[in-house]
Amino acid sequence: MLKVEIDSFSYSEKTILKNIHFTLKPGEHLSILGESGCGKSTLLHLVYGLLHLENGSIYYNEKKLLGPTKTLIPGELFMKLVAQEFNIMPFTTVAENLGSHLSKLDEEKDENRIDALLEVVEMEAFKNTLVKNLSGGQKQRVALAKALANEPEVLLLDEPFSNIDTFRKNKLQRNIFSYLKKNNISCITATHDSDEALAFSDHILMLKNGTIEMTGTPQFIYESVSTEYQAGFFGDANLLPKKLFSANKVSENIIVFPHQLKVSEEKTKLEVAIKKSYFKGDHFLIESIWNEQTIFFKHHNSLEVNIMLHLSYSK
Ligand SMILES: Nc1ncnc2c1ncn2[C@@H]1O[C@H](COP(=O)(O)OP(=O)(O)OP(=O)(O)O)[C@@H](O)[C@H]1O
Repeated sequence: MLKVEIDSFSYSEKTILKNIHFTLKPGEHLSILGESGCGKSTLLHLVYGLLHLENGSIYYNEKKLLGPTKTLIPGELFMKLVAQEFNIMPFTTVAENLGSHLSKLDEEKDENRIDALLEVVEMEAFKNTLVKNLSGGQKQRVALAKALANEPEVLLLDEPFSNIDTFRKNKLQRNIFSYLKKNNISCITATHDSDEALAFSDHILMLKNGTIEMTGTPQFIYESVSTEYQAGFFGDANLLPKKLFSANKVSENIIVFPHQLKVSEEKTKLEVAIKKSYFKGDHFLIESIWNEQTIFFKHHNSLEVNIMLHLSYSK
């Protein structure tokens, strides 16, 4: 089990991370969800042992990790980090890159392993291509396969699918994350992609300015969203006064997702003017105005501009 206890971390004067404490069991997948610059990469670099953690400790199976000041080569052997700058060799082929991490004792076994890894990242056709001739997304896939080559116990992924097109992303995510589960490899992913975090992780840790904003299962996180920052990860959420939907005269606001608002035949307190309809494939996202505030809701067809409609809310 990995135990992370970061009390604080600063690059110079500025504190980047504060009170980040969590554990990760074998085979578990944790997503670190946060906006750009909130400290996700720094967190992964501390866990991997590239940065020295003065205030706090990191343990693996009860053993304290020493960090870069006490080890000759930074980075722990049982872990692999796939960073945003990929650690792959440009002037060698894809197969040679993967092979560089294998034992080289049994040629046939290594060859089979390379083929299996290329299948996971769908790069079979590029086995003998020089890495320098690959696209950014293809290089990212080779970096992922290379990290898996020598069977790490913990995998740290920094925005692992950032260069990969939507066309390929979903299948690749399914392949990678089911491979990790099958092989009981723990994983921490730094991402700002809430779809990925919701679909594939066991736990989400949401960061804001280097501190824990929320933590829990994907379902808990989604259902507990209560501020604009938290909602910002999950599409076009609306921040609305709670009293619009309840008899009580409470003053707080609630976050309402577009799918939670429906056109109502009956009068409600939320009467909106329609501004625009965006085609989203299986539905339309409707932009409307209430009280000078933009409100988004889902609807099965497009709506005429400037008509007035009442909306009801259901959780
Ligand atoms: N080597 C460094 N020296 C000083 N400050 C740094 C260094 N590396 C990062 N920072 C700062 O630390 C903060 C956190 O950076 P970090 O890269 O961890 O964020 P991130 O959440 O991973 O961002 P992104 O999603 O854009 O990759 C930022 O304000 C960044 O400017």
